[in-house]
Amino acid sequence: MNAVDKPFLRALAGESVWPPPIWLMRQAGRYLPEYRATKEEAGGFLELCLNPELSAEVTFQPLRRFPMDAAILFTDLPMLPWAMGQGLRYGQGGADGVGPILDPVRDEAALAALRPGDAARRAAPIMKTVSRIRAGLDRDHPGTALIGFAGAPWTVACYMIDGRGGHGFPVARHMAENNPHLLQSLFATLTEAAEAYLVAQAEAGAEALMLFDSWAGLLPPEGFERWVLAPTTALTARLRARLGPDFPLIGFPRLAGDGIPAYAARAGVNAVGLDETVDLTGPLPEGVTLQGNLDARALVAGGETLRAATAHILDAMRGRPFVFNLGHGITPDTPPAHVAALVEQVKRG
Ligand SMILES: Cc1c2[nH]c(c1CCC(=O)O)Cc1[nH]c(c(CCC(=O)O)c1C)Cc1[nH]c(c(CCC(=O)O)c1C)Cc1[nH]c(c(C)c1CCC(=O)O)C2
Repeated sequence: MNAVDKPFLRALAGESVWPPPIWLMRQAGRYLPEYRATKEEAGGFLELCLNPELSAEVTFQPLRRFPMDAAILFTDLPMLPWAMGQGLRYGQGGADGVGPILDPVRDEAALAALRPGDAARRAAPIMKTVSRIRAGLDRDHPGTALIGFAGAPWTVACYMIDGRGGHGFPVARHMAENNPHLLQSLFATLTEAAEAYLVAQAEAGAEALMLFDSWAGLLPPEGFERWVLAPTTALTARLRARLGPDFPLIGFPRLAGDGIPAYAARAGVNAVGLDETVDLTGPLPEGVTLQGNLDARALVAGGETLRAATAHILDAMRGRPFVFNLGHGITPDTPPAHVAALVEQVKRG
C-alpha cells in the first residue's frame, strides 16, 4: 500500500476516514502473555527496550491478534533521559511501586552532569528497532502505519526531577513555581534532545510522531501556558523545520481540560489525543484530527459496558477526522478478547 493510502495517515491529514482507524495506547504490554514471555527472554524491561529484535517483536505481537491501523515504537518515555546519562531502573512493586525510577535532577550540578551529546549514540538501538519495525510492517502489515514518540518536555521533566511517578510530582511542581530559571535550563536541554531523538526516529522509518504529555493536567493555567503549550509549540516548529510542514504530529495533553482548545489551536499538531474525561458531545476543537477517548476501564469490563461506550464515541465522532483509541493506556488486567471485540465493533463503524 502506498504510504499516503494508509487510513491512519489519511485521518491525520484531516480526512474523515470511516470506519475510523484504530490503535490503542500500550497495545503492546503486560495484558498479552506473549509480551510477558518476551520480556522474560530479554532479561528485564530495560533490557527489552535496548534489544532491537525483541522490541520489534513485542511491537508486532498485538498486530498478529488484532487488525490495528497503527503500531507504536516499543520503548519507554524515560529512555531519553537515560540516553542523556540519567540513572534509570524499574520498580518491581512493593515500596518502589511499579514504573521508572530515576536519579533525580534537582540542581545545577545534576543538570550540568547530563550529557545530551551522548544521546544519539546511546539511543542507537532504539533507532535500529524503528527500522526493523518499519521493514516488518512493509512486509507483513502494509496498511499499518508506524508511530514514533517521545515525552513532551513537561512530562519528561516531571520524571527527571521527582525521580518517580505516583505521588503527583511535588518537586517538579514546586520548581515550576519557585525556581523557574532552573526548570527553563532543563527545558532548553530537553527540547533540543527531543528534537534530535524524534527526527532520528522519522529518519529510521517512523511515519508519524506523538508527544505524550501525560501530566499536562497538573498545572494551573499560567503554568500550562509556560510549561506545556509554549515548549510544545517550540518543539513542533523545530520538527516541522526539519521534517517538512506536513509531517504528521500528534499531541496528547492528558487531563488538560480547559487548556485543550488553546492546545489544539496553537501547539502545531495535526491531531490531539483526548483523555477519557473529555465529553465528546460537548464543544470540541475544530481544524484538528481528534484521537481517543474510550475509558480503559470499559475495556476491562467488556460486554454491554464496552459496546455502549464504543457506540457512544462512534456516534459522536461520525463524519469527523478521528482516530479511535483509549483515553490512556491499556491496563494489565485487560482480557485480550475484549480488545478483539472492540476492534470488530469499530471496524463495523
Ligand atoms: C508516562 C509514560 C511512561 N511511559 C510512557 C508514558 C506516556 C504515556 C502514559 O502516560 O502512559 C509511554 C510508553 N510506555 C510504553 C510504550 C510502548 C508502546 C505501547 O504503547 O504499546 C509507550 C508509548 C511501554 C511500557 N512502559 C512501561 C511498561 C510496563 C513495564 C513492564 O513490563 O513491567 C510498558 C509496556 C512502564 C512504565 N513506563 C512509564 C510508567 C508510568 C510505567 C509504569 C506503569 C505501567 O506499567 O503502565 C512512563
